[in-house]
Amino acid sequence: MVTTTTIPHPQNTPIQSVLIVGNYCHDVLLQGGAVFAETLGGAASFISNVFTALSVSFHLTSKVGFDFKYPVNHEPILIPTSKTAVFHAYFDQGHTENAHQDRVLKRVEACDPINQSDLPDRRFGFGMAVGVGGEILPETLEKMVEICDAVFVDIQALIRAFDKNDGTVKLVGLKESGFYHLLPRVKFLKASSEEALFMDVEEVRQWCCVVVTHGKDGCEVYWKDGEMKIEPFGANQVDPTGAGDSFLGGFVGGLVHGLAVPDAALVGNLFGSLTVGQVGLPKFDLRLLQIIKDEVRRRKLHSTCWFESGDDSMSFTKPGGHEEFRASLALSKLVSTCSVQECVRDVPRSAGSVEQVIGPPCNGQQKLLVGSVYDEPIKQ
Ligand SMILES: Nc1ncnc2c1ncn2[C@@H]1O[C@H](COP(=O)(O)OP(=O)(O)OP(=O)(O)O)[C@@H](O)[C@H]1O
Ligand SMILES: O[C@H]1[C@H](O)[C@@H](O)[C@H](O)[C@@H](O)[C@H]1O
Repeated sequence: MVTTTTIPHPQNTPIQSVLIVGNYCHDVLLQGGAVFAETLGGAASFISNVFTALSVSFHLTSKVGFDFKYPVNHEPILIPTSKTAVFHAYFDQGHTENAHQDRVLKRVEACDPINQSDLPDRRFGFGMAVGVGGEILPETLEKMVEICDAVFVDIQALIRAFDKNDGTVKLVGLKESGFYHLLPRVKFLKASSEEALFMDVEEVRQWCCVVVTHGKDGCEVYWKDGEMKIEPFGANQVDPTGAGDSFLGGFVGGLVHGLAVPDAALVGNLFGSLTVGQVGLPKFDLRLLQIIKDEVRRRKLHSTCWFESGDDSMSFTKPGGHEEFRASLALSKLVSTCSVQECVRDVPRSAGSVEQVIGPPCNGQQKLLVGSVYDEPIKQ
């Protein structure tokens, strides 16, 4: 039987507002010529899922078309004359041309771009430019750097080009992307190891911090005067989709909570590893999240984020206890195997309250859920 209660959420008081800009999309995953999953996609959906889990408040600017088929907490802008962006991901074609590629992506439908006028008319501490289908324009990013104190950019929003005939995603050099001149006004640029080949890391790190993710090997952070590797967490990968997005959600979420860069990157690695263990948008174990949030609270170094004060001298140094923090996050993963009789869905309904929905056991297949209502398409 399913029971529903509304409970106050004192620990989940929103702590700082982030602007997320990027379209939701429909993802179709294919292998061996057959569809094996259809899910909600788009970096914006993976990041907002992680933010909800970490109790980070955010504003989302995202566009979808009339055919958008997933229920979401943060309503996108509906464009009645457009279709929702759709990506087909072919998992058995990935290694042929490029050893760094784990799949071939095709954008088979595009949605409208996000214009300056679609962005809210107020300031934010953090902005995230996280497009997937070319929807972020140079002028959009320009307005973001004007209204946000610190802008984080996923390079995939800048360097993707789409084959005219079948929509195959190709990457262009960052210099040729039309966004290069804005980099000195960006705080962090995140790229996967495949995407990093399309930029000159040595040049870009002079202007903004660069984070390169390396799949199961964790990530590397480059800034003007140094670089460091951040250790990964183990995972049984079943679907890599969204790992980079969840990484960015965990990373920025950690920074919003006042962590130094190396600790925040660990939180990013943790959410990346949790994402590859599930197909599509991940569901997080309630107890796991509680442990993560407790550990993050204990690690918080600053009462406000470090770059709000303009002092980043300490922020790139691994703070004392970094290894212990990593060990406690790694331990927290042990609780995520579902062995209880009932599964709890923790669904945010309005600011300051969540609705907990207790349902039948998930037999270890489905992780205990927090903060995601994205997993079931609306029945037509
Ligand atoms: N197999 C794995 N095991 C453990 N952690 C992983 C694994 N794959 C990814 N991660 C974590 O997720 C982060 C991002 O992964 P990755 O580098 O594959 O990003 P990506 O290629 O942008 O992903 P995607 O495009 O699928 O969203 C990594 O830095 C790592 O922390
Ligand atoms: O949902 C996915 C995800 O957001 C990936 O990061 C992106 O590369 C894909 O284009 C998208 O379909």
